[in-house]
Amino acid sequence: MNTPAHSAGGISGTDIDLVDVVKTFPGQARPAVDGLSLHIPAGEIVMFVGPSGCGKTTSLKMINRLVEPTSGTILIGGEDVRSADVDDLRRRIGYVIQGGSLFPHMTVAQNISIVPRLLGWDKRRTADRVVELLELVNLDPGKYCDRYPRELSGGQQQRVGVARGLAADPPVVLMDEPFGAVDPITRHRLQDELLRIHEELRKTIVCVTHDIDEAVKLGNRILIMEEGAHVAQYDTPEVILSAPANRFVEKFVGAGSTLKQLSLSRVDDLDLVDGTTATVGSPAAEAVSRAAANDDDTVVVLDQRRRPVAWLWVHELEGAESVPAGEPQGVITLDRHATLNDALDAMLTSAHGAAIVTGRHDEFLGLVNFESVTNRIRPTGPRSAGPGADDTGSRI
Ligand SMILES: Nc1ncnc2c1ncn2[C@@H]1O[C@H](COP(=O)(O)OP(=O)(O)OP(=O)(O)O)[C@@H](O)[C@H]1O
Repeated sequence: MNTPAHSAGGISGTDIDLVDVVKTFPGQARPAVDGLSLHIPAGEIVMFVGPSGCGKTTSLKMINRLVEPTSGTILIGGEDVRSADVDDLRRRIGYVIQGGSLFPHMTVAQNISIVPRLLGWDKRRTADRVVELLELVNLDPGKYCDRYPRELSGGQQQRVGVARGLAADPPVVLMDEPFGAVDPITRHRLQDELLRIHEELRKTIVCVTHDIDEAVKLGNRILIMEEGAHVAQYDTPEVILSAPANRFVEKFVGAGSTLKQLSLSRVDDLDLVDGTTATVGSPAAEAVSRAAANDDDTVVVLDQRRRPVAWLWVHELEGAESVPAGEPQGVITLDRHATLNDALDAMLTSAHGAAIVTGRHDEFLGLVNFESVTNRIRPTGPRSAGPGADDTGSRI
């Protein structure tokens, strides 16, 4: 449980250690951070949560020296951050903040290239990196490279912010409320994408959030802070939800902690329902008869690359010649990294009482329905001890 939670690829992140770190701002009677000691293992996502003003952002900003500690030591990969040149240090640490904080007068490509340019990369290498990163964050490079931030949605701006934070392939990425400025559906999508990116790159990510659900979903470990950045509990989401260390944590985690355990299981852990699918343009009658044979009353319409483009009732296909394409962006899908909480949300807003699950490159994987979720949360055998019983290693 204490090992990094990923099997794919090697760890590219490094350990971070804070040793008795104190920050007292000028004119403040009490330290904002009062002796924080913490080990952040390489390749993990560690979430900082706690009430407003407890010292989360100050703690984060001391790691890349945006705030200088009053005393104590911070080591990254064993190296004391004070011994590094501060500009050089910041180039080696990705930094992503709310809304992406893109420069409005620069295009997407220029925004992403800032650090590579500072590092003296040549044009070709920088341009290739921009394309690679835009693909990583699911934005079509051909479409978005030359756009300005004002021509992007909030979620797209945030994706570019993540791409920019990863540009120079830093071992450590710091994030401060990265998804705070977007609507809940986009937020879930961005969280899923971050988990996928982390699975691929295995950076060390330290992320501040106000949202305990986000912490449970993303974190390999969660640090719950009290005022002065005092550690109330630092452990895996499973332990924090099932064995809160004290009243403060209990209160912070909230009364719905049994429901929150739904955030510990992934759609990936469920047995998906196949559902009936049909490719755009194929004969409608054939799709209708396959649906009848499967006893399905809906058909998921896929494009040539097996991405869902519509979800039709069988009666909508009856009498049609060929399977129609849907409205672009018309279907709401769930990524396989989504939690059971996200799945319930999606199902409750779907007219079909189920949700479409997609994997890499948005390819169709199957459907989840209420039965698949309840089967998971009502364990039947001794091995299925319910959500939260898995170790962190199976979550991502
Ligand atoms: N530059 C500064 N000068 C003086 N005091 C500061 C400064 N930055 C932060 N503080 C104080 O330090 C304490 C911790 O602030 P910090 O921003 O780290 O908290 P936080 O937990 O991130 O809060 P929030 O969740 O509201 O963003 C607060 O009392 C804040 O007022």
